[in-house]
Amino acid sequence: MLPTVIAPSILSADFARLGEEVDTVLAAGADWVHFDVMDNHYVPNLTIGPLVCSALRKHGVTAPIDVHLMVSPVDRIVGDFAEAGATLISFHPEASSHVHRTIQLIRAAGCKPGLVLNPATPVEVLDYVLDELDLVLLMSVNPGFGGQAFIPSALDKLRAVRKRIDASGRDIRLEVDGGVKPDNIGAIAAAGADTFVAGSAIFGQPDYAGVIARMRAEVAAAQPGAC
Ligand SMILES: O=C(CO)[C@H](O)[C@H](O)COP(=O)(O)O
Ligand SMILES: [Fe+2]
Repeated sequence: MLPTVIAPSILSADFARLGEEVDTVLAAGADWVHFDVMDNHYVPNLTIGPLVCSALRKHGVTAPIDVHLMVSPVDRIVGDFAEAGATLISFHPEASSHVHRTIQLIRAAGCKPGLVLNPATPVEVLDYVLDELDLVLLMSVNPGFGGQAFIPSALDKLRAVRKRIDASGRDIRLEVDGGVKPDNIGAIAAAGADTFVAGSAIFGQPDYAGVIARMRAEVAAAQPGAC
C-alpha cells in the first residue's frame, strides 16, 4: 500500500481567503490540494479554472495540486492546467471521446493522469487503460457539490478496484472523493483507498489539524503499515 495522502478539497474553503486557507490546511498536515473544476455543463455547478491554480502557485504553494476536472469536453483545458502548475489531472471518461488519448495528452503535458469513476460508472472502464494511469479516483457521491453523504456501495467498488490495481503490479493510487469524514475513513481505508479527499469535513470546522490527525489515526488503525 502506498503512503496515505490526505487531499483537502478547496471547494469547501473560504474562496475570499483562498491562499491563506491553502497555507493553513497544508500547515495542518494535508499532503495535496484537491482542486475541483466544474463547468456548469458536465456537472450543474461552476467553480474555478486554471487562473486560480496558477494564482496558488504564484502565492507560493509547492504541494501537489490534484486537479479534478468535471469538464466536458475535457481535452482542450488539459494544457492550460499543466501550464498553471497542476501536478495530477483527473477526468471523467464520459467527458472524453477518446479516453486513452486524453490520458496520453495529460502525460505529454507533464502531469500525472487519473481516471474518475462516478457511482454508476462500471469498473470495466479501467480495462485497457489501467496501466497508463497514476491514479484512479472513485467518486463516493455524484459529482457537482461538496457536503453530500457518502454512498455506501462505493466500499464494494473500492475493493474491486483495489484488486485490479494490485493485480497490475503498478504503484497506482486509489483515491476516494465525496462524503469522507473521520467516522467513515477507517472503513474506506480498509476497503483499499490510500488517498482521501475531504472538503466539508476539514474546512467545515475550525481545527483543520485536529480533523486531519484524526483521519490519519483512523487510516493507520484500519491499514496497519500505513502512515
Ligand atoms: O469532487 C467533488 C464534488 O464533485 C468534491 O471533491 C467532493 O464532494 C468533496 O467534498 P466533500 O468532502 O464535502 O464531500
Ligand atoms: Fe473532487
